[in-house]
Amino acid sequence: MGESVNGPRAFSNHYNHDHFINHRQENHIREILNSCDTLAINMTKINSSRSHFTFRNGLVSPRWHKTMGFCTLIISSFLCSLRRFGSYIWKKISWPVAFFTFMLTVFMFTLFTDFIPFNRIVYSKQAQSSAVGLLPVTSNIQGDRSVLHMRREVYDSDPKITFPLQRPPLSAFNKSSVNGSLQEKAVKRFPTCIIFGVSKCGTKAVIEYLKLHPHVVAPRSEINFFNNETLQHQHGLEWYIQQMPPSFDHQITVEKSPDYFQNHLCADLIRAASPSTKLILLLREPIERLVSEYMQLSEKRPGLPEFDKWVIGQDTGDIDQRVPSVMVSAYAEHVSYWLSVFPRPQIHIIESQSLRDYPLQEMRKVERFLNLQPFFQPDDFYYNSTRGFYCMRMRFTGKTKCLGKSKGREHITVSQSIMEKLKNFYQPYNSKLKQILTLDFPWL
Ligand SMILES: Nc1ncnc2c1ncn2[C@@H]1O[C@H](COP(=O)(O)OS(=O)(=O)O)[C@@H](OP(=O)(O)O)[C@H]1O
Repeated sequence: MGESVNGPRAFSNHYNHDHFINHRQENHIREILNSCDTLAINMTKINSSRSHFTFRNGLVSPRWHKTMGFCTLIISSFLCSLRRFGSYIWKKISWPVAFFTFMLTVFMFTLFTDFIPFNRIVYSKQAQSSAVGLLPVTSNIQGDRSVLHMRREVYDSDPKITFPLQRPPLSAFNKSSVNGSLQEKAVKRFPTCIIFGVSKCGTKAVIEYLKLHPHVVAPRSEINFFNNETLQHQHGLEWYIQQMPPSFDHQITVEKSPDYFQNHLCADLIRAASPSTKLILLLREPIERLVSEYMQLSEKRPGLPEFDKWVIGQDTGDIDQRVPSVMVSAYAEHVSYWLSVFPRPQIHIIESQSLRDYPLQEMRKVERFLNLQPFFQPDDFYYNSTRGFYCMRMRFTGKTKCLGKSKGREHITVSQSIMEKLKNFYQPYNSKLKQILTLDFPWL
């Protein structure tokens, strides 16, 4: 967790609103901010305020600098457009000069936007009453214009909602380093962890929950690279890495492509690309998973046969093993292959229903598996009774987020006879799975 908030480098100066009406004090504030590791913030709303600092993701920037940058950008764009529409003065200036002016302004804008990174953001809703010092900065909390107050000593009084952040090196936000060498920058990396399956078991929930953690970055959608030969041959591994969002050294990249699970070659390809890749696997009661996949397919393909006809081979009258979705739920077949490629400790397994019922506990286990700083707290999740599962609450903004409508579809009722056939079909696979994993899920 790093140093104590009340340690020598915590923000400890006393300020109030009036001090900051005067912009000349800003340099002084910036000096203080630069010299401290911890920024304590009170989230209490205040109706009107002057906005001197913007705050996001552990960074604080003097707001008026940014505004100035924007202004110059707008003015130069205006001048360039004058040139475009034939103003007398600008007619005398060549396009390269106009372009150069524009680029110079863009460059100046980047200079003005100098962020101050913080090691730890201490975040509290109850801080105001005991606030030692206040420094107004703005943020959109719960869609409203609100004020963040920087102060110290919040941590001890309200540790439950403390938000620890690792201080990214200052160099990461500058153009040149002190010793003149190249600086650490956010770069795109091969994932530290891949959620490789199983589809319809809650993989989206896990990656969305993980993205709440400030030390995790993940691409917006599934990449499906290792199960796509065309992508591999045409673009190669470099392309795959390019699909990842940039990350700093203190962050990890996580990718989710649940269809890797039943494509055994993916295991070998991932191992060849990076043998230390950590893997997360979600498993759900096999028939429930199958029905969930059926619901998704029937929405996408209107001509899909009824469930009974879909799972039963018309020629045999038995469960049709030629239906790929049926065999995806035969987990043991696939798990045994992945375990022949990766050592067991490198694969973390989550039981789907447990994730649904106890997201906090499951995400804390994931955190430990990925060696992440403890972050998840009860307030990060809330039960949405309409959706039937837990949704997320963003700690910085207070905004809530649920998974899309494709999650939580109503399932069809499977007839008794088909249910029996499916249970008998999956029973040997489940027994084998229990043996391989030495785990005991309720449905094993
Ligand atoms: N914690 C939590 N939150 C939300 N949803 C949860 C959760 N755990 C499991 N599920 C159920 O997982 C089903 C979707 O799984 P995936 O996200 O893996 O689907 S996909 O493969 O990405 O399409 C989807 O199942 P169905 O509702 O039966 O379709 C979700 O309801």
